[in-house]
Amino acid sequence: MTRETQPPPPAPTDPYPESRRTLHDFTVWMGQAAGEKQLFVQGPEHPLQHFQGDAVQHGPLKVLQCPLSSHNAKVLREILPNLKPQPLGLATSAGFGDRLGVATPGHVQALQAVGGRIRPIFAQQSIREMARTGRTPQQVLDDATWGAFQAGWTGTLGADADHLKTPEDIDRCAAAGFTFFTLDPSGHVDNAAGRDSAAVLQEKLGQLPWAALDTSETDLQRRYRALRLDLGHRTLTLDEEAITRAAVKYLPAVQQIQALFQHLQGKNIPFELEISVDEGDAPTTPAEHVFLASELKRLGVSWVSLAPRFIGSFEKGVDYIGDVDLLNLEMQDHALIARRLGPYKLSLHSGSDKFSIYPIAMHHTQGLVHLKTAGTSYLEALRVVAVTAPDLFTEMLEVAKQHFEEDRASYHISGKLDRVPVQPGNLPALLDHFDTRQVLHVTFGTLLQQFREPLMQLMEQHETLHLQGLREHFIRHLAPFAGA
Ligand SMILES: O=C(O)[C@@H](O)[C@H](O)[C@H](O)C(=O)CO
Repeated sequence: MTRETQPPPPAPTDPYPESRRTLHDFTVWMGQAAGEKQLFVQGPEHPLQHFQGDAVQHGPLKVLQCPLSSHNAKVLREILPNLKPQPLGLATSAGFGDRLGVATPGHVQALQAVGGRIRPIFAQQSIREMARTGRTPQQVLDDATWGAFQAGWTGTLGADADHLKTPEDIDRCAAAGFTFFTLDPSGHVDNAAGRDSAAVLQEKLGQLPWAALDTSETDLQRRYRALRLDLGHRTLTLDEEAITRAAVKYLPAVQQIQALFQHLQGKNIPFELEISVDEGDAPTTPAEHVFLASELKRLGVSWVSLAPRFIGSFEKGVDYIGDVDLLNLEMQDHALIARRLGPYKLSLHSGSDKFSIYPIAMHHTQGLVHLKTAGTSYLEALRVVAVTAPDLFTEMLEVAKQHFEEDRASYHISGKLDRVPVQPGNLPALLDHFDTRQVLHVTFGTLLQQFREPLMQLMEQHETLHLQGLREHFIRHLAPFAGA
């Protein structure tokens, strides 16, 4: 292999010039060959021997042409360390869930457009999404690696294994290289605690795992009756009943989080934690937030972000639903609590499309915030289908409508089938219609089972249109947080 002193000139066919990286004496870039994206490596033997590919003539140069395989993604992360997920700490951050595995370049372009110090998590999928899309944690992480590389991302990045509920979930995602773990104890949160009678509360108190939690009802009352937390506009206190209800609602979840946290610690890998209680039936009051965070701290758990269930509705793919003034007051309390008891970030789950409340979130958190999105990127892909393949889109929407009531089961949404326009004249406009967005958003698993191939072909054929739509959509999402 001749050693070139200059990196190879971009070949006229190179469709992804942003991907070109020259290190020491070799160059890597993403190109096309035989109608497929390929990794090209040019330089002395040493990096080549690690990649798996074929030596080909690329203009005047002999280069290695490599498939975008999991092995080659792993080698690429070794030679371009910024592509290797790492804990992001308390930096303002955003999660870009990508259910199709082809949206990351658009996310990168939006980040580059808004500038600022937002740290990205391109690889983000819940176990629920992975099950429904049929993707493994490794595929999610590798797709994000290739997408970030293609678009020329040179900053750091994280990888969020989202809504984990079991040690097995953790093991699968840790093995793939995830570094941000969102623990979801919702199966252990007693949502009825807020309305239980005194008698039922007393019975439930007796069933709590006091020994495992190294405390007692007396200890709790003593500990939290004395608590006074200055929230600026008010001092937060908890009375006996509030403490009892918080204990019944969250202590089993605290025990579950502690167990999962200790399981993670045992893996001796770099990681950071998010605590997610956003999918409970009832909002997390500021007092409950204080109780939950204080108990987790007492038990040695540490985290960088916490997702309470805010008042009102953070529904999938649509703007905030509720009294923004009330949310403003609660967001102020939650943000102050996170600063006083942490600091840690507030995490906005189902955070996409909540344009009406982003200023509030940024104002009160002052950048101690994580914006978590996912399905909204999938909807931008469906917008491309509506524009370029209307018959396919119409067919997909019909199937989505048939499966909506079943697929909506694990999501908190209010979309109604009977409000989806029956004879829409303008198909792309449906992607801005509340109920249609939600019908399409939560039926992704069903639609991918039936339409994955034509959908992915369209994404490939109309990549520029797709990425342009994502860039514009995410500039709207990121701009309010870029000033951190
Ligand atoms: O649909 C999912 O399972 C995820 O997108 C999950 O809801 C995620 O935590 C989220 O809030 C994305 O906005």
